[in-house]
Amino acid sequence: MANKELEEGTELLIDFAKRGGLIPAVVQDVADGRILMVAYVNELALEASLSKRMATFWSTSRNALWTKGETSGDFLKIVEVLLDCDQDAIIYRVIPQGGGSCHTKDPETGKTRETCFYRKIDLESKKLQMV
Ligand SMILES: N=c1c2ncn([C@@H]3O[C@H](COP(=O)(O)OP(=O)(O)OP(=O)(O)O)[C@@H](O)[C@H]3O)c2ncn1[C@@H]1O[C@H](COP(=O)(O)O)[C@@H](O)[C@H]1O
Ligand SMILES: [Mg+2]
Ligand SMILES: [Zn+2]
Repeated sequence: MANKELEEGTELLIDFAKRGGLIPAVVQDVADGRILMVAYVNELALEASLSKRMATFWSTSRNALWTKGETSGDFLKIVEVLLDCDQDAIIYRVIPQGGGSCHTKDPETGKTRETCFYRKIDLESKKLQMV
């Protein structure tokens, strides 16, 4: 089936039902294009993100609306929200407001990691390496 092409100015129509109410949200730093984190969004979380202009998710372990930074102060200010071709994934393009986007710290510096994606799988050994 062909995708419904949505024209500019069309009402937002996200297919939340497709995967039980949640869609993935990729968070990208507008300054350098780095991917900072990936989490999930339901309708409520997207609405909150659009009104607060701060990246808000649905926490799948806590089952609660979660504005990133609520406790840590590491808010992610939303500059743009991109929607994919079939309206079931989004990208929050953000400016980080605090120390970083991750909730883990680099043990060497003691600082909050800027991105959750600080490790990679080495293609040869299949072991983890730092990026
Ligand atoms: N702060 C984070 C945080 N920052 C980035 N991420 C990433 O975002 C993903 C969140 O998606 P999930 O649905 O798994 O979230 P979650 O299961 O509720 O979070 P955890 O139980 O895994 O901590 C994680 O897998 C991480 O890659 C974070 N995941 C969880 N947190 C927790 O959120 C809480 C509030 O932190 P702040 O929002 O920074 O104040 C703290 O308790 C943190 O432990
Ligand atoms: Mg988790
Ligand atoms: Zn992280």
